[in-house]
Amino acid sequence: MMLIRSMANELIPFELRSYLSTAIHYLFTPLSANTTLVIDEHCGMSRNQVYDAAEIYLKTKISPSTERLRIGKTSRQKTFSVAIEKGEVVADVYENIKLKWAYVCTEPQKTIHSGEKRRFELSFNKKYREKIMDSYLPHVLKRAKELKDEEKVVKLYNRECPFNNEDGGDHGGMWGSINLEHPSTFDTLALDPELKKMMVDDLKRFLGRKEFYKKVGKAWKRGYLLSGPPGTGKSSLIAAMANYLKFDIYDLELTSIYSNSDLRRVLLSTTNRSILVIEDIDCSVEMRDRQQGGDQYGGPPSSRLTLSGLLNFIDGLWSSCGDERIIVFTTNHKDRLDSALLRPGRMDVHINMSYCKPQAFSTLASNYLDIRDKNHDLYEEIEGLMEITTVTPAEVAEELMASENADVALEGLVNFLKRKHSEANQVKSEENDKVEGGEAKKLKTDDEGRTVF
Ligand SMILES: Nc1ncnc2c1ncn2[C@@H]1O[C@H](COP(=O)(O)OP(=O)(O)OP(=O)(O)O)[C@@H](O)[C@H]1O
Ligand SMILES: [Mg+2]
Repeated sequence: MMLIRSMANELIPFELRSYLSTAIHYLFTPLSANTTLVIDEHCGMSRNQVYDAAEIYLKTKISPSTERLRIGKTSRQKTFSVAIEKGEVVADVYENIKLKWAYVCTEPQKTIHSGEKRRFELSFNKKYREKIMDSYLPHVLKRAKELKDEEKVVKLYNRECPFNNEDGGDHGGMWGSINLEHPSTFDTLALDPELKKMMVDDLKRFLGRKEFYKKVGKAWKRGYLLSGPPGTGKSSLIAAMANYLKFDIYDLELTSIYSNSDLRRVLLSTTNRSILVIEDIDCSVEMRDRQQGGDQYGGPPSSRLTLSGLLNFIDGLWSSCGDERIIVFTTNHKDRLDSALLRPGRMDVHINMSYCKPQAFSTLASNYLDIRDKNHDLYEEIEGLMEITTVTPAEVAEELMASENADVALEGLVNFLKRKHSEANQVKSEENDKVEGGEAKKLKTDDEGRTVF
């Protein structure tokens, strides 16, 4: 026997022997009905998106029978994060197809300087291979993205925040960040319901139009101009937009930008899916005028910043490297703005934030005092007073916060509105007196109390 084997070894070359033994093994092993997809953590040097998505997706598939789980929590997280442990198997069902996910880790080999190798193995009946590749895996990627968005902590980036970002990215060393803790949402925002709906629809449409922007060759961005007196909710609306979209906010102080190259650097260090906010642009215009007066940052005219120049610049930059960008300008004085900025097509949406009217009040009453359906004796009187008084939502909110007792708070609000109304009337009559005693004798007030010429 030994002799035959050694003769065979001598007569049959090694390659052929190896081939024969594999073929014999294949022939005598029963064929598996399953296909297994191996999903490694990395594709070459980059991370494997399918692996990352599977890791998130499988958290929702953990069942009571899963034996070992990994638990963690960082200081930023509000809840525990739970993930499956190596060696565990998790079942899933997709359109009646049974699937099995296994999380496999292999220890690093001592001779090779590499870390633990991790992968998922997805097994299912062979006949569903096409369906799994064409529709189940895209479904896993999509669900994972949704779950990630839900968990995402919205950040506020400001160039004055410390640069030690918690997410580890330094964003070009330009922006520091804190978590956006602003609780404002479209539900809590006191705004005309139609305007609110228009805003939400507009944002939804914007998000869904990737292909459209590509087709027409425009940067995937949208510009909003919010105007209104202080305390009418411009900043609250921006926070509501960020919370709704789960987009980070970059708060840009134009006064801290001294040249186009500075601006380019700052803008290039912002990320996609974000809102760039430039508040109080009427004040920024003053800054520009000061520069033209020749202060230390004036420089040659070509390097000076103008608002429309800034917009052109952003358009150019974002058409080449920006996606899902929103830019918001705010102003207390729309009448003072550069006309180039107000031209149709410059900013996509103009929103005038107005004083608090009865419909907006109902949101505040529900938020602050849990009063719904006008369910309070003083409600009608307040609505009447609001129609004839200019009061901001911020002022109303402050009155409503004065007491947890709805009777006390609303009583306070009624007194406040009456006071405001009579003060306004007094100012108006003083103005009239002044004018009548002076040169402009034609000044009158109309039926609604407005001053007319
Ligand atoms: N429309 C609103 N709905 C709900 N709350 C509001 C609204 N407007 C103002 N508030 C309340 O008033 C506070 C101040 O409002 P906000 O900072 O949004 O005003 P603003 O228009 O940005 O003012 P400014 O022009 O001074 O920046 C908010 O924190 C919020 O509590
Ligand atoms: Mg503001």
